[in-house]
Amino acid sequence: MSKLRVAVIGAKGRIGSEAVRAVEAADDMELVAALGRGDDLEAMTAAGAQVAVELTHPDSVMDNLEFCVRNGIHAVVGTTGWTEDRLARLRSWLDASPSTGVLIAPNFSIGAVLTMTFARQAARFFESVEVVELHHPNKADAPSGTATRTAQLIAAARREAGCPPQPDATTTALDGARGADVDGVPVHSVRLRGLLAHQEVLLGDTGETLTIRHDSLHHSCFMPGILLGARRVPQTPGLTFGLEHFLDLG
Ligand SMILES: NC(=O)C1=CN([C@@H]2O[C@H](COP(=O)(O)OP(=O)(O)OC[C@H]3O[C@@H](n4cnc5c(N)ncnc54)[C@H](OP(=O)(O)O)[C@@H]3O)[C@@H](O)[C@H]2O)C=CC1
Ligand SMILES: O=C(O)C1=N[C@H](C(=O)O)C[C@H](O)C1
Repeated sequence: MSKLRVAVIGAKGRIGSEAVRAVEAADDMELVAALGRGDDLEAMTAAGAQVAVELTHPDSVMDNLEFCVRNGIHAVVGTTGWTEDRLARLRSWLDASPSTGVLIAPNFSIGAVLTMTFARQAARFFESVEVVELHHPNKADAPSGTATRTAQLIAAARREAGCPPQPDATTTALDGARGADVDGVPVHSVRLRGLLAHQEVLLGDTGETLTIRHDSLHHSCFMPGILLGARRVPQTPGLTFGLEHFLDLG
């Protein structure tokens, strides 16, 4: 059977370099291009790449994806910084290339995907819910893509269940003290040397709290999700947002 021809964009970065090793080690894949900043994207078409794994920076991802979609290269995207406006632009490119698939995953680790699922399930049962994400200090964006997505899923579940706004009697606060407001859910970002990627969802009600915590301890935790995405995205045209769509979560 022929191997899947995979390119990695952002190949020298923290997660990109791990992805290069993971693709090289996968029996069913061939690494055909490993691109860093300034490298010509045409190297992917010249090498016949079928799937590009995009792990760069919020400032770079749109140009890279426009190239991929225009050239019919499926994409697995871990880069963060997604907004409704950016998603709309991506969808318009995909409309013009209907057989191309793009998977955007705010987090490729199975534990983080489960954290989001559990948080969504729990959200309607508690009066209060806040998200704390903790990352290494080299991270460009805050809140993290995972925390933003988690808060959006929590907010949607609470809206569907008809939950009232959260209680909060704060009348005076230093700017930022109550975190960022993501659809009504406070999200707090910690940047600390020594950490990689961690998240706590704190839920509280009368007389009890529930904490859902996930810790990424090494970039290897993202690799099974990236490889799964690369295998599935060629059969999944259009935009898929979230690795959970490729997992049988029941
Ligand atoms: N979804 C997920 O599970 C995960 C997502 N991420 C996300 O992935 C992204 C990268 O994270 P991380 O590896 O820590 O960051 P790094 O800064 O370590 O790596 C990014 C790499 O991409 C390079 N780069 C930037 N622009 C381009 C471009 N146009 N073409 C090719 N290469 C480019 C950078 O080069 P240079 O150094 O010259 O700028 C750098 O080598 C972030 O958005 C992060 O949030 C990270 C981990 C998991
Ligand atoms: O920058 C990182 O490191 C990570 N970025 C992603 C995010 O913003 O959620 C995924 C993970 O948290 C690691």
